Amino acid sequence: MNTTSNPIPELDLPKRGMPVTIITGFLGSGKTTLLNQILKNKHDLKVAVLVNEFGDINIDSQLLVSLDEDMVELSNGCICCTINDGLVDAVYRILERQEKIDYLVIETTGIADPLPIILTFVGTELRDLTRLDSVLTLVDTSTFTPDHFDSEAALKQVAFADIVLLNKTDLTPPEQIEELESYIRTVKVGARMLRSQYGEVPLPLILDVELTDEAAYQEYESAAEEHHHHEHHHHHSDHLQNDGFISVSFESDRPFAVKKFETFLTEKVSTSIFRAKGILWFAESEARHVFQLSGPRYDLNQEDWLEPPKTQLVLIGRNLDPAQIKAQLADCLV
Ligand SMILES: Nc1nc2c(ncn2[C@@H]2O[C@H](COP(=O)(O)OP(=O)(O)OP(=O)(O)O)[C@@H](O)[C@H]2O)c(=O)[nH]1
Repeated sequence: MNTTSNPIPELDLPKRGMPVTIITGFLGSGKTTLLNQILKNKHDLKVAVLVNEFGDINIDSQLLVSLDEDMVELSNGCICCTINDGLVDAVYRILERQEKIDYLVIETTGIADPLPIILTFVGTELRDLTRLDSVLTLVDTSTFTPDHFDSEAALKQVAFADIVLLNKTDLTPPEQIEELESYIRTVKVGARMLRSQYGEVPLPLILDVELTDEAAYQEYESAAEEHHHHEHHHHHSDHLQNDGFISVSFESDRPFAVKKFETFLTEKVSTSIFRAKGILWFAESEARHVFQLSGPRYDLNQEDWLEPPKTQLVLIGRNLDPAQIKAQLADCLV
């Protein structure tokens, strides 16, 4: 008799829950660019996407390659402190769709602390419906340094990463990338390290990789709950106050004068503007201009308008004077 045989026959159970990847990374590191790579290369995989933006206007959702019903958009604000309930509801909406969704990818804002989002998946009823596959953190190799932008969130994004994607390697000398990689290994031991340009990376290296140790987070969750037993499931993070970033949104149904906007960029944009993005309409041009500013660089790409032209811009930084910036931008209008 074989005494070692298992009395319970092995069951061919499906993998538990819908796999979820959380894409995080500091402002302008390349999250939306990576998401577009995923959407372009996903083949037949039904991928639902949750995008959260820091700003009153949704620019990211307009820059994604797929705007079909696969896309679910979250309300604005910071995912990690304002939308825990919104996040759970959005995931339910995806789970309840008629058509089966194979995979969920979440793009957080650039200043999100990933922990509350992770705990929402492993510490609420979502635990039984989803499987947190991995937390992927993009790092802009051309701007990231060990002072992590004086941002607690930027450091936590790396510290909770299962995968670190060292992005924008086209802008960074190899020695600097090596140094950065060594530093990141001290912040997060054992993370999978990959390098990319424009988020180009083979999808099997980043999706369905089963790298998140959910059990470790569940222990974390129980410890936190014991500590805060009076608080009801509220994974609060005070990074907004700590990091001091604010966003200024500007919208108009009139176009900018190109010269005036150029002057705004060269003379008025202070170094405190860390990130800006927008869909711009210029009086002198028929084209829709996608404007991207990240750290010291900006670019403008021309496309065709598929909707009536308008001007939409979000600027993010520290110590900004919103009234002054809005007045300066209003002066650029024709
Ligand atoms: N040169 C270079 N530019 C890149 C690369 N990846 C992304 N970019 C550019 O960097 C800018 C910011 O990229 P996004 O993908 O919008 O960054 P993000 O992390 O989604 O930005 P936020 O959501 O605002 O935090 C865009 O102009 C991209 O085209 C890269 O590998 N090399």
